[in-house]
Amino acid sequence: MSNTPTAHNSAKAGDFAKTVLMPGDPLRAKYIAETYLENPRQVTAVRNMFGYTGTYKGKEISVMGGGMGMPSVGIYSYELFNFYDVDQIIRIGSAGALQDHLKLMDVVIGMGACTDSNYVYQYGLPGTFAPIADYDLLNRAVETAKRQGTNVVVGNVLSSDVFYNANPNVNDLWRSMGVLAVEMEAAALYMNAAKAGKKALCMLTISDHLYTNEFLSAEDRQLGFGKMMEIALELA
Ligand SMILES: Nc1nc2c(nc(Br)n2[C@@H]2O[C@H](CO)[C@@H](O)[C@H]2O)c(=O)[nH]1
Repeated sequence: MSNTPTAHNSAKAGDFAKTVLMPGDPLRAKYIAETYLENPRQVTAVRNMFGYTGTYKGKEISVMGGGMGMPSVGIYSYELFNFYDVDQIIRIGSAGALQDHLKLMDVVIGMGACTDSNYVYQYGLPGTFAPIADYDLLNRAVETAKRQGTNVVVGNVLSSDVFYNANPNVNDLWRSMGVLAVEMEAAALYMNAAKAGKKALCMLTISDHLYTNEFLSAEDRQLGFGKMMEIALELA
């Protein structure tokens, strides 16, 4: 564990808890810290990618933005796992639904994360790597959701490098494989965790639907996010 800050994170050794919640938006990280954590303190603000540490029900927990896309989350999660001794990172994000049975505000948990990214090629594997969630975290999230009466849908998600895809059929192809939703970060987080021997989980609120073209209002995004937060905070 290095004591020197990285080019992307000015926190000192020990500033992060063993568990870090990671929304994409740093302003969401600020909101979470100020709303849910006791005694939150900012530990990094390099390039306004804010990170905070506080406690929840007496347990230490951190929250830090990861940005949009696998390159960004790839940097921040790699450093948290490998330079700051973080044991588990839980991505709390939003996604677009690919399946008709999904409704806006549903909470989806990515048991696996497919990707169209090159990120996996760095490992030089002679085949197809399966980026998967940590089972213990997944299981605890599902049990917690049951206790809280929140319906969660568990399955495959797609971490795409492209938001505006030139290929009009791409969603149909992934949908035909039963992929639940599209986002842009989980696969890199799962690969970093696998390589570092650490734990990761991706939980997503469905904020838009790629087939019904519905999307959440700002206030509904906030409401749906709260249910996911109540699950994630219990996983510290
Ligand atoms: N590629 C993609 N990303 C999505 C979508 N809906 C949402 Br919310 N996202 C997530 O939101 C950001 C893009 O708007 C990225 O960080 C994605 O993880 C979608 O329909 N497609």
